[in-house]
Amino acid sequence: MLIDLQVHRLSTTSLTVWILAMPKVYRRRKRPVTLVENRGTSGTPRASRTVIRKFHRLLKQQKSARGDTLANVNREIEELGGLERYQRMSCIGQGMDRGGGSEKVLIEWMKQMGWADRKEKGERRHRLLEVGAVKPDNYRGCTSWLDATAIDLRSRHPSILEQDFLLMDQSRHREAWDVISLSLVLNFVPDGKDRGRMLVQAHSMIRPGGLCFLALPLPCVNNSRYMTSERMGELMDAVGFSRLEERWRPGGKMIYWLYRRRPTPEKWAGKPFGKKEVLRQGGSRNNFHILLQRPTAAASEES
Ligand SMILES: C[S@@+](CC[C@H](N)C(=O)[O-])C[C@H]1O[C@@H](n2cnc3c(N)ncnc32)[C@H](O)[C@@H]1O
Repeated sequence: MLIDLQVHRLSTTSLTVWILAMPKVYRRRKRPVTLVENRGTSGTPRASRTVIRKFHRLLKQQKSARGDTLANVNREIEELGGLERYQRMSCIGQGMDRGGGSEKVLIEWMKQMGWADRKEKGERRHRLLEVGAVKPDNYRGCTSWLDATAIDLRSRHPSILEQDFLLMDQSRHREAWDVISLSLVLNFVPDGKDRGRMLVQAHSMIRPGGLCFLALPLPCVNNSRYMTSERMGELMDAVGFSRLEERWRPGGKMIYWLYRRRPTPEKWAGKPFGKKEVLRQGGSRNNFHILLQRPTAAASEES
């Protein structure tokens, strides 16, 4: 099995700090999620968006908070219902807001590329790593040509492995995956450098010619001070990915991309993506950004 089973090692991420502060929530027995969530009165898409936004704001505050402020932020997260409630709200958003999950878009693109024809040709199935899986069965209709592994920081189902993507063993997973999906995960991660690290790590774990699927809330790109679709393309290019597809619609909520991994990153060192750069002026912008750190000489040689 490709996944590290020493899952959930201690992480330096802020989320782990919070998890350690909330042992009861984390140790609760896992119950398989049913496909139809019990939405109750607060389970409307609008209510789910409010919880999700508040959760993201708290995660961001948690990153820099210390002492009493940190305790207050942790308490607020706990009162909000923690990661468990966030994931429940995400499921509602996935079902109601978007007419289904992002996996539909990825499946459609993979089929267009002929990936579903493998069975007839007798080749092995494509290996997909789905990072940030709140449902266990997103790819159940594709098992004849797709071997999907689902991971999340907090597993909601026995078939979702509890694993921090950023802590996966890079030497074991180097070029091990045909496709990695990061759907609504980059925007969950509160730190721009960690977002960049996720992309660099995905690059090293995807085989040459393999695919990286990204999905973000549209405002991360069309209303951010620091991010545009063009900038996302430049960043991905610097990491070593070429854009194959982009999908969004005016007034829509999501943007989706499909990238192909090139054999080696090109001209990384010259790109100035280590600092935030204002790309849009105006007071009502959000601050979504991604920062790339120049890899060490050793890491460059490896990739
Ligand atoms: C908004 S949900 C996304 C759910 C689903 N992928 C979708 O598109 O609707 C974000 C999920 O990403 C998970 N996540 C965030 N950072 C992660 C990491 N470093 N490793 C694994 N999962 C992570 C969170 O725990 C959360 O369940």
